[in-house]
Amino acid sequence: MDTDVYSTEIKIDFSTDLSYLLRFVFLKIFLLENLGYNKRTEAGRGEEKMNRFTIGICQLRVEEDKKKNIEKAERMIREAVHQGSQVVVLPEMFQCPYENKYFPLYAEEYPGETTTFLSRLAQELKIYLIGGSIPERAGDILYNTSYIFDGKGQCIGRHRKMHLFDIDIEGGIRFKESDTLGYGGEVTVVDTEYCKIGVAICYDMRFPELMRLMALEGAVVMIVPAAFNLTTGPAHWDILIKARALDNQVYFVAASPARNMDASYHAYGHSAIANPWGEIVAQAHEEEMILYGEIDLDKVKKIRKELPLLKHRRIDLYDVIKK
Ligand SMILES: NC(=O)CCC(=O)C(=O)O
Repeated sequence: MDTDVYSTEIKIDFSTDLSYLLRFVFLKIFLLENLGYNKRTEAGRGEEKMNRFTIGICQLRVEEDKKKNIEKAERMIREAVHQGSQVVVLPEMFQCPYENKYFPLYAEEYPGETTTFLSRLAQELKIYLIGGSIPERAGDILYNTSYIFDGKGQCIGRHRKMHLFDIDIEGGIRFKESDTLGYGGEVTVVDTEYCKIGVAICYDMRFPELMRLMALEGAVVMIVPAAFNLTTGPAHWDILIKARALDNQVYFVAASPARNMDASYHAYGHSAIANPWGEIVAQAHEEEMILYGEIDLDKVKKIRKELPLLKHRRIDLYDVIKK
């Protein structure tokens, strides 16, 4: 009798456990699918965690031929994706030589030849494409503008360079962007399936207030198409990349054109990625190449938890605000 009761109880418990087990397994699969863990990326290149992705920076050599520059950008973007990049970045003025006299000649309204090309390629390759920058024509004004596209080919953001490069360094470089370009006025942070990404252009990266505003808007990766030169590049480029990564505890990605000694402006090259600990984890030299780097969003979380700089700000005493 006892044995029967005992064995009956075991049967009942066993079937109940099995049913709980099955329910637990189904619930877990449902949650994993719906919360995004193990979800396929837009590009569908296999099982990948959403908290890691590969960035490819196309450090292309810009020439005095818009069509050739665009064709080269296409070849490099395709190669970057072939090598596993989910986010691809082009440099500042990637289809136009960096010189005031060329900006009006290469400028385009939106949508135009270059932005249509970027959108089409982003859609075909199912990637996020940070389209460097181009001279944008908006009515009578030209801007130095970066367009950002998602894997559906939609433009998810546009940054007009906010700080114009008007400098005159004795024995070094003189440049006055404001001779031809107008000032942008917006902080640009785009939402992606991975994280929020802040986008700024070149000289903008010297202004910690703008970078902090992007961090406060949630950016954990900052991407800056840029074109430093042979005066300020060796002196400041690496330091700024590390400093901006460190102040905001973000991945900081700076994309330069390759150096072209036949052009009037000699780009520094040295595209780089710094991690939130302020270390440069990938860096190019000056020649044309694609630079790759891994972004690990767990690392941002870990460093921000261990060293909570953003939380320790004394916003009772000071603040950085967007006007
Ligand atoms: N294109 C630029 O904004 C150049 C910025 C630069 O070289 C710098 O030193 O800052």
